[in-house]
Amino acid sequence: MTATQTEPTTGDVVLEAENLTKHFPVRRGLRTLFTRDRPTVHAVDDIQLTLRRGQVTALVGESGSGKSTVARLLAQLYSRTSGDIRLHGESVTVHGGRKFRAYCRQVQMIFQDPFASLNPVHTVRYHLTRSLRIHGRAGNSAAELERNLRDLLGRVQLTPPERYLDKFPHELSGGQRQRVSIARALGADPQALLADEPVSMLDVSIRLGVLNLLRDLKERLDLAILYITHDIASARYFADETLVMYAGRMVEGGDSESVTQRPAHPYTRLLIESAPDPDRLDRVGDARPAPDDAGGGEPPSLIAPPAGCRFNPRCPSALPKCSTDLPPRFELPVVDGSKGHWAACWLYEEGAAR
Ligand SMILES: Nc1ncnc2c1ncn2[C@@H]1O[C@H](COP(=O)(O)OP(=O)(O)OP(=O)(O)O)[C@@H](O)[C@H]1O
Repeated sequence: MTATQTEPTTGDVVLEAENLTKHFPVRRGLRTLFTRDRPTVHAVDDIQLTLRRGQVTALVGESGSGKSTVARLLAQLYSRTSGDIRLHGESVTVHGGRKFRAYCRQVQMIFQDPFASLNPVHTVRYHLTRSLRIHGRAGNSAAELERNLRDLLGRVQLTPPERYLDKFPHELSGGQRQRVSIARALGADPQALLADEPVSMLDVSIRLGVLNLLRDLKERLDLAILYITHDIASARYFADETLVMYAGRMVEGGDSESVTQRPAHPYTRLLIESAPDPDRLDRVGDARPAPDDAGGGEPPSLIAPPAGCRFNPRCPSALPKCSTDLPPRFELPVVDGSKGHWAACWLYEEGAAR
């Protein structure tokens, strides 16, 4: 940050995506070998997203809907096909090197599997020291480094720090490993955290503790958090805003209470019907059969996605135009103080019979 900039405050926009699109080329099969068209997986299309300080935004959808691709695009781990990513209002495109490190200092990612993301031959001290050094926060002396390491472990509630500093990943529980991964991300002193299913590989009993930790960090450090999950019940509990993705597109968004309690899009309704009871917080993040296993049909091929609304072949309320015209976002009326609730569904076009 330069001296002329003011200190950011809660609600300030950190990271934005506009019309973010990612198509992965696929290898040609025999049938397409001699044609001009190169088949592509339409993994993510036209995503709009805003992450603000002190706010959790949940990105919810079933497996293969494009959630991880969005996170990887925002983390600059994938190049985008089109669209824009802005950090503090400035467009960013980085391809490794110093610019990438500068970006990572502000935008850090936490992965689903803490065991795979920590090197088994190195201790907690090594992982955290490396993060502090890479991001220029190790201090000027051994004593300062030690203080910073203890401070990081304290932030993720691994106390007393001396109990954990010299442990190897296999000597820790899954929850402790994920806390170390979070501490490593905090070593950069980021403003945004991209958490890709951060609790889905943990035991049900410790998921809530890790989500509470993330919520506490959001409040204490004023972090902007993107929380990726297939579990919409945990989004109600944990996120301020919830966005729902289906087959690479966003279909609904708004404040979490409205999206989870008054879902408007037929896909969100299906997702909620197959989700655990949101009032049973001890089961937060629990895996239930995905909607496609729950008798709701199959998600479409992303190589040749359906025209119009991508959910139309499975939709119980589909109108004729749903299979031809892509629905725009329709703002929904304010109910019980709902904020920014919208659905990309023709049912909400003025005059449509619902
Ligand atoms: N590197 C790649 N090359 C080709 N296709 C890819 C690649 N990465 C992802 N995809 C495809 O893009 C689509 C979206 O994948 P993505 O992993 O983003 O979904 P997801 O919602 O995060 O799923 P999950 O919850 O299972 O991780 C899928 O159809 C996937 O097969």
